[in-house]
Amino acid sequence: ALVHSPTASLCKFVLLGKRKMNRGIKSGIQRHHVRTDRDVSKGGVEEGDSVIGESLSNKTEDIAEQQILSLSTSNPSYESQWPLPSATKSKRRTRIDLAQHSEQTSHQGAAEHVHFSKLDSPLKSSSVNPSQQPNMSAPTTGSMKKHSSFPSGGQYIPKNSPERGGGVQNSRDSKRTRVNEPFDICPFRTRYPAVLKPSSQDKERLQGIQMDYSLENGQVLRSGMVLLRSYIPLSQQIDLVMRCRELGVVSGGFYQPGYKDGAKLRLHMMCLGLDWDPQTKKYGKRRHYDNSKPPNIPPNFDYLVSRALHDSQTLIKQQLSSNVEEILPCMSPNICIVNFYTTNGRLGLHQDRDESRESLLRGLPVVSFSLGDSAEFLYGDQRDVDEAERVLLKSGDVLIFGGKSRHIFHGVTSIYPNTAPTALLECTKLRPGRLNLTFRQH
Ligand SMILES: O=C(O)CCC(=O)C(=O)O
Ligand SMILES: [Fe+2]
Repeated sequence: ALVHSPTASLCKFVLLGKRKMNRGIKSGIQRHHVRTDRDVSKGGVEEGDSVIGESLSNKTEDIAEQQILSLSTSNPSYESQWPLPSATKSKRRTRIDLAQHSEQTSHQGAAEHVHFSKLDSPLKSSSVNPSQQPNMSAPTTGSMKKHSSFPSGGQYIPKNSPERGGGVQNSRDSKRTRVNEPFDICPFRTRYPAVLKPSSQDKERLQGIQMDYSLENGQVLRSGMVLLRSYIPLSQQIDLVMRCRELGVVSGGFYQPGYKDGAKLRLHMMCLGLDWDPQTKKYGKRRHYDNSKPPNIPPNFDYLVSRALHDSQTLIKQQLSSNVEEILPCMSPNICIVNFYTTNGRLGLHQDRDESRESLLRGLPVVSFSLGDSAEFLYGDQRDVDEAERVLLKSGDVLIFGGKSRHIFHGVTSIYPNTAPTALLECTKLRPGRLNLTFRQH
């Protein structure tokens, strides 16, 4: 039945489209892209991807070298141009700090958007070697000992659960919550959409996968902040969801980040490239909870990022004649944080400021992909929900904030149920909710 449905024939283009898109790397966009060893290393990368990555690496080395040179001679007044807000000098407030603060003070507004429940472990108890967890600060509580009787990938929260209403879950409730299974964003999907030989009609559709983005759909929201609506074609959305599912469903994949006291954020998270520890707010080469290397960022994710940055710069150039690199610099991501919000997921207003000092000073952008259900996204200069601007982020939208907007406060106030594209759901069996990928250069 799958093969005959229109959605199914789209499903089978996912990988084909990806290959085609990777070939597109040879186009003009390349000059903005700096590849690193990470891109071409073997681990966690599909065979096809790594071959393409390797063939590209030589060509891009020169470009990388040029970029590094231009960086080292970059304007020394950058710091005064993009000063770090004074918070850095005292306590650094990041998304987690702010969420915690909101919860503790029960401040109206920000607090409304953050909900906590008991800490969940990203680890399968069976696969954990305690000697490999020197920094295991996140997965605390007794959850490691518990074994689930739920089928893999469940984690549905019953309607009458305290988790639905927000607030901190007590220990009795947590005993009822399944804790050790990796979180499956596509619990009813059993395998990757098949890649079949395309018919001639299919080939025509493949043309649609090429990224001829009409800049009319793009909007400069403020200096350095661009929204590219409907940027990611459906075939690529399917691919992104399936890859995230594949990477996140294994031991050490998606988990619910939290605090030492057992409270946790209202989303599931997975890191690619580098690990980000929500408790220490530090990036590391190994995951803080199991000491494993996080999976690489798949090269086609990378490609989408550089393409989106390139198109955003073109959009900015259409409106301004000044040096676009100063307004929205390019970057080559080495960290991708993947968040999954169930339909009651939230993220309080916060700044992203755990990247390196140089990255922050240069205003290297955060590039964010939205997939699945739509979300209300807030942003502004202060941590003030009432003052914040609001924008609806739909599946396939790309939001970029760099340059002068790199330090904006931002957050997700609500996820709108049943708003994901039907074809995406049919192909991927993505559970209700929203998948968000944010790319940064540490
Ligand atoms: O989900 C989003 O759109 C925002 C995610 C975010 O701000 C973050 O991961 O830091
Ligand atoms: Fe953020």
